[in-house]
Amino acid sequence: MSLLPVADALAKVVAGVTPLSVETVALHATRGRVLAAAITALRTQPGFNASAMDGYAVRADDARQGASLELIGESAAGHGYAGRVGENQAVRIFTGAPVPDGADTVVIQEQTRRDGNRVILEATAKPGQHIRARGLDFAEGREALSPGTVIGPRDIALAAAMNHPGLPVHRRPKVAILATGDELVLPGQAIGENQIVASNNFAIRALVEAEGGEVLDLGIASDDFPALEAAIKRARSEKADVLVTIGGASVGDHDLIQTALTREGMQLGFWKIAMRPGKPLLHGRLGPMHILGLPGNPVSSVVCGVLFLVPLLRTLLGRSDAGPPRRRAVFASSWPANDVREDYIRARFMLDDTSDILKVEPLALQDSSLVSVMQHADCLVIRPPFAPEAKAGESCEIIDLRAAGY
Ligand SMILES: Nc1nc2c(c(=O)[nH]1)N[C@H]1C(S)=C(S)[C@@H](COP(=O)(O)OP(=O)(O)OC[C@H]3O[C@@H](n4cnc5c(N)ncnc54)[C@H](O)[C@@H]3O)O[C@H]1N2
Ligand code: MOO
Repeated sequence: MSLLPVADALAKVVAGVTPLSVETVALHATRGRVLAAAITALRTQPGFNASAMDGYAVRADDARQGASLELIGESAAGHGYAGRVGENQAVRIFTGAPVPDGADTVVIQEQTRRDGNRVILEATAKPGQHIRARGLDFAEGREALSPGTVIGPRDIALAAAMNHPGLPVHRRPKVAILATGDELVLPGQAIGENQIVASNNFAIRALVEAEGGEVLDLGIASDDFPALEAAIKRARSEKADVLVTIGGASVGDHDLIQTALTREGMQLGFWKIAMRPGKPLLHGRLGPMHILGLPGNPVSSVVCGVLFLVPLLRTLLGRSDAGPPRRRAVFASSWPANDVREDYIRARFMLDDTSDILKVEPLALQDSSLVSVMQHADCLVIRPPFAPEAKAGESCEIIDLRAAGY
């Protein structure tokens, strides 16, 4: 069977996937959620000409060094001065307070002297100084945040200032995660001689949560049909949007995942791709549920999670950026020619001392079982199929795992 190219596999995973339904969430709880509609200003800010300083509101014509002005009142934040500033008059004013009618300039208090109810100016002011004009920040109706934005602290501040008590966001995808294998035990549990501690399911859970998904942990199923089928049924009955299985995807006698999923009604999208690590990746649909069958090897599992699960989740969430950031770098040393499978090489990177160029140094051990190497890597270097030997200094494309927060 020929292997599906990575780009074609990715296109199939997100083909026809539309963002999940929209719900309104209280503003304080929107961090990390994905905006489902454009947000516009419901008011103008500031809504009045406001003082930027503590001092005196005066007419520009009177704002000369040595002028002695009559103090006629006060304007504080939240409590304006109702009257009008006339010739040779001043109003005491504070930061954030409305500039009273008639005044068009604020003199800071450090440049004044008080003498009873008179204010003597010690410097000549520039007309209009220290006043924030109405609408300086934004005007009512201005479009501020676009759909697809992952909401952060500064977006929340802007939405609050624009008078939105809540925001429309896409529902979080529910992701069922099923680890499979008789050899697996959870960390801290009694472990037999031929067993290993399950780690992939923790990585995938963390990845889903980092991407804003909600996890349904189906635990570890043994390598037999009743256990696998019970877990698949549970994912369906709990209405998971995505079912991620881990392990059992290859061709061994105990790799039962594909058969179990097919028996439950899965329509196979694809199985086996031209990628290293990650060859036995499986994709399908079971009714409305998206299915990704990740290979069991720890590095394969995480790399396929980053390459396929993240874009699927981001599409369901309505994000405008489908994948983790990619960037250019150069090889620090040479690297052998590639074969038919697109390679995702675990590598460290460093900034060149003399330029801003990122240099990558592939890690010596690239076996897909190595959890410690995966953790130590800063990035994945993408090696296209049949890429010729790379020389030191040659350009390459990387996925920056550190920048992605993975
Ligand atoms: N004859 C062939 N053998 C294999 C092929 C092949 O094409 N022909 N492909 C290899 C590749 S590539 C991969 S990747 C693995 C993946 O196989 P499975 O998806 O069936 O994974 P398992 O056999 O279940 O497990 C592989 C390995 O990973 C460990 N594992 C599984 N789950 C976890 C977990 N949750 N946490 C940590 N480690 C886990 C498992 O114990 C095995 O050591 O197949 C190759 N074989
Ligand atoms: O391609 Mo497998 O995913 O070598 O480990």
